[in-house]
Amino acid sequence: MDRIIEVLSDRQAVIDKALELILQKAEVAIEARGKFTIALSGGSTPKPLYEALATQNLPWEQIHIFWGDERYVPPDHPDSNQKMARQAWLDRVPIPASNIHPMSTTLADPAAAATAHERELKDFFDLSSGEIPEFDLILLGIGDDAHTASLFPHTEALQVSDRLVTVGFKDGQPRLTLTVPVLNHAKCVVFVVTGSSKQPALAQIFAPTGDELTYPARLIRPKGELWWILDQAAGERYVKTDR
Ligand SMILES: O=C1O[C@H](COP(=O)(O)O)[C@@H](O)[C@H](O)[C@H]1O
Repeated sequence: MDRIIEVLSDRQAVIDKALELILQKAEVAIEARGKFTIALSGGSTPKPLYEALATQNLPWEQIHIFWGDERYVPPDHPDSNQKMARQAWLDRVPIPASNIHPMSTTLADPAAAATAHERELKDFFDLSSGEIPEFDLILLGIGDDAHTASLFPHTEALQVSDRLVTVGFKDGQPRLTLTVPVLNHAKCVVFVVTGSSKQPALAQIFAPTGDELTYPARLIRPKGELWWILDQAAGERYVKTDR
């Protein structure tokens, strides 16, 4: 794993860098395999990045969109990660509907929804039993509590290693999330982190030793590239590029 930490002047510079990485990885994947697979993060941080992606002229029919996690709310709910990405990006470009692979939240039982999405991943990536999908790029964020995707501190989801998708809980509310083995099997993971409220979490995540159950983003050690793109407010302590 190559870990690259970039601390950039402000939020716009972070968005520009993340956009550059996505475009570069998409070009390489499409050239090599005819398609680019990306899993998106939710929350507020990536919205301007998705708005920037909406202005790009890309081979949309070769791009497949998944999510790293989803809040268990209807797809038109203000908290839906899918809804945010559709409004900011996907509804504004001519991407085929069949290339968008949201985590469904319409079943009464979140565990059944996790199983259904796992089936979709296995079919799409043509996986045999025990195989793990290899996303070209997984975009992640962190919360102030060092959670990533919907892997929250001291929850069972952190230790799930025999599933691709599981149910995570925030304050007792269910969410769907890719599991740690899937996140760590990506060709490239890009964390986008802005704002001073994330400083304490970053200090724990980057500490040489620490507790992964308390600071879940420490679990993310992909076999491929690992990028941390931080603005100055979040990452002023980490001004050097670290390989
Ligand atoms: O709840 C979530 O939080 C994290 C971070 O969100 P942000 O609002 O601080 O950017 C996000 O990465 C995750 O996908 C989301 O579901």
